[in-house]
Amino acid sequence: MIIGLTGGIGSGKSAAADRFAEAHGVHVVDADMKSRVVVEPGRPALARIVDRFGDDVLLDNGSLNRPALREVVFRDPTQRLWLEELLHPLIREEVVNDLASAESPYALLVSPLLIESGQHRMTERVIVVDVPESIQLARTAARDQVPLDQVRAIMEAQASRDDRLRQAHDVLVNDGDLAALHAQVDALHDRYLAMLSGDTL
Ligand SMILES: CC(C)(COP(=O)(O)OP(=O)(O)OC[C@H]1O[C@@H](n2cnc3c(N)ncnc32)[C@H](O)[C@@H]1O)[C@@H](O)C(=O)NCCC(=O)NCCS
Ligand SMILES: Nc1ncnc2c1ncn2[C@@H]1O[C@H](COP(=O)(O)OP(=O)(O)OP(=O)(O)O)[C@@H](O)[C@H]1O
Repeated sequence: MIIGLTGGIGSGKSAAADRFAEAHGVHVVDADMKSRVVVEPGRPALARIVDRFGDDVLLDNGSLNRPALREVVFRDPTQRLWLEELLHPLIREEVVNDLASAESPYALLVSPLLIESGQHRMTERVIVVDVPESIQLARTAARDQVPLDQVRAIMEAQASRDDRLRQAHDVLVNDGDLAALHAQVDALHDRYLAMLSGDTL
């Protein structure tokens, strides 16, 4: 069974996924991490990005300058769509290969764009990590040291809170402390194991 886990920027997807992995041994595949692999130096996608945006999106060591590209693509939706068209099929391939190696009773596909990019069709259930937008903004700005306007622009490029919740089979409400999030993850994990063993929920 593959379970999708999504939520807006800074909602707590990684915090929830870490709990599934560390406390319960669940195999986690993270689309954001795959998005780094597909643009590593030497990969054709990095050359395509440099052709389009110039050397300004490269660091001195030849790797992608991610903050510079982030600044460009979240200012201009045309550039973002170009980047997504280039990277999403490559990310998907990495995700599929990694999921195929999962050995835990179920695997988790963590993706900020699970619904927007159609990746949820690979999954049997969808978990949404839900927080009010004010918390998303505050936690992301504190974590990434980026201007609130840029976080807002990223949020606008993502599904709305309501659209996401409409796709949810399960919701993790992450407006409290980490212990509260962990308790919800632990309860969901128990439910999934019960589902897999054929018990009714
Ligand atoms: C623009 C890039 C280089 C910025 O890199 P950076 O290291 O600063 O951010 P990172 O990749 O860790 O993403 C941080 C968060 O931004 C949001 N985000 C990233 N890409 C997108 C996007 N295309 N649309 C909406 N939100 C996005 C997500 O919430 C993500 O968790 C990078 O995000 C990227 O390559 N994006 C395009 C690929 C993509 O769509 N990835 C996300 C889903 S797989
Ligand atoms: N319940 C919580 N209490 C306090 N801080 C939290 C909580 N949950 C997450 N955080 C913090 O908020 C920030 C965002 O969380 P996290 O990185 O897990 O979000 P994310 O959804 O994976 O973000 P992104 O979409 O950007 O990858 C992190 O600094 C994390 O440590």
